[in-house]
Amino acid sequence: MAKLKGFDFWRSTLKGARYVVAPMVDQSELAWRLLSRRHGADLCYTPMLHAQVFVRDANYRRENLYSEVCPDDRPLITQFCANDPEVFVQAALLAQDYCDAIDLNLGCPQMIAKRGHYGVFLQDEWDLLENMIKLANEKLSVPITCKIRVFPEIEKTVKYAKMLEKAGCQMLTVHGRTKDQKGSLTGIASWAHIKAVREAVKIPVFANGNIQHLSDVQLCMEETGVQGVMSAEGNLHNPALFEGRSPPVWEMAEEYLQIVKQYPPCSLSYVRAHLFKLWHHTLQVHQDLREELAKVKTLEALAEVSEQLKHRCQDEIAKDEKGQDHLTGLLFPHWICQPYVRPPPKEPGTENGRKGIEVKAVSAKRAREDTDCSTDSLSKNKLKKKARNPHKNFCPEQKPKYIRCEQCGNPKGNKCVFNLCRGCCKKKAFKEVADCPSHGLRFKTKAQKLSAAETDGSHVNGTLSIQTEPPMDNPAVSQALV
Ligand SMILES: Cc1cc2nc3c(=O)[nH]c(=O)nc-3n(C[C@H](O)[C@H](O)[C@H](O)COP(=O)(O)O)c2cc1C
Repeated sequence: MAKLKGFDFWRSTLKGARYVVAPMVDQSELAWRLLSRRHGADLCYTPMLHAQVFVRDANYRRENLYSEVCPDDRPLITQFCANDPEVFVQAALLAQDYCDAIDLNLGCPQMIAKRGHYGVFLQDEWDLLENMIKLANEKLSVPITCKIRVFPEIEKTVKYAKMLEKAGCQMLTVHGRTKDQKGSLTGIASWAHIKAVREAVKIPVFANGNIQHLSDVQLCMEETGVQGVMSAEGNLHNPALFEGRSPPVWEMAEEYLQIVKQYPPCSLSYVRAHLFKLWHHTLQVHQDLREELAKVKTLEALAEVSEQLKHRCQDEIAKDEKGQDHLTGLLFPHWICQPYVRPPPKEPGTENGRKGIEVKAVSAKRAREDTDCSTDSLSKNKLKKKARNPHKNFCPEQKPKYIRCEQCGNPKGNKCVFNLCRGCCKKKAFKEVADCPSHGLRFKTKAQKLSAAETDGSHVNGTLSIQTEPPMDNPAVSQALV
């Protein structure tokens, strides 16, 4: 069957999906997707997968995609980060039979994406993006889609979207925040940018950003004219968001834990992170259980903490407490699923006449985080790591500089004869029947030994012993043996 394009793909394969769960590293795993689908989500994305690792590592493919196949988990889009057309297409070819489309992540703004040269850091490399999408559109049996962040200028964002469409992108998700709107600077997403893109392209568009309640979905679709909306943080705090419900947290937690048990394996760290998000507001009141939730090491123990939280909430309800006493700004009692609204950086000039100081301080801290190594600029997580391991060095400049493998860019082996990492070296040494002592690879030596043994055998027996099975399935090795 011919590959469906644009609106035909959206209408037919995606069944006109309007409510979309975002790709989320460590959080949009199979169990969470199934929970979200049961509560109104029409379409889900896998977490972002690393194209190069996906091509190289069969375990990574199995753990992150192949073992999560489930008929109830469709339609599904697999997302990759990549910066090389060939690698991207190789990864996509290995994934396309397990999903309905392949998405290219052009929105990740994190330091890891900057270092790995992917996500939003490809936003200015239009020739490269054009090549990646063109090739994918040509070679894949499923459509290629993109998830982008906006530029500060609407006009440039529209040009960007049109470039991607022309290259063969069949559907766009527009996250209405710029590259710099992250962490405490996240702020509000611009629906004006999204609307302008929607009006300029002829492919379906999903809006992303500011979706916390079902009413936001309706408002966003009316204001921007998009085909659907995508939610990440709103969905993590209330997986029933698309049903327009705000259920008690324990209902969602129990259902999620039951799905986790039903569809093993699911990493304990994902489950823990989900429970932290679901119980976010309650954990501010019952802080002793926050520590417990962080500490326990089995699924049963996590479920037990969740159960204790439920009982504490039910005790409060029985005593007719309102559940908001300790917390400000909550719409409902803390045991009801509801959004977490990140406190915005203080507006310039609003407090003590310190015009712009707070915003500048946050920006300066972020800038320092990119370059500086002083502990006062470390994030909370890094400070915790530092407490556990005082000698850990977080400064990219002071970290030992690894020389990169000439083929894949991973750190190369210290004394590798080919200047490659172990994986690439092994392939090369195998192919060329060579040795690399630093990686402990001795294909040449082994081949020579076997060859010598053959020759000895012929002297001893007077006939050449027949090597029925070469030690490796490698023509070069077999050749070296005869
Ligand atoms: C825990 C988490 C993990 C995320 N991982 C990804 C990812 O793998 N790929 C991606 O494109 N965006 C990722 N994002 C960004 C979201 O998909 C989304 O674009 C962003 O959170 C804005 O949507 P929201 O306002 O609904 O949260 C992640 C966000 C969160 C909160």
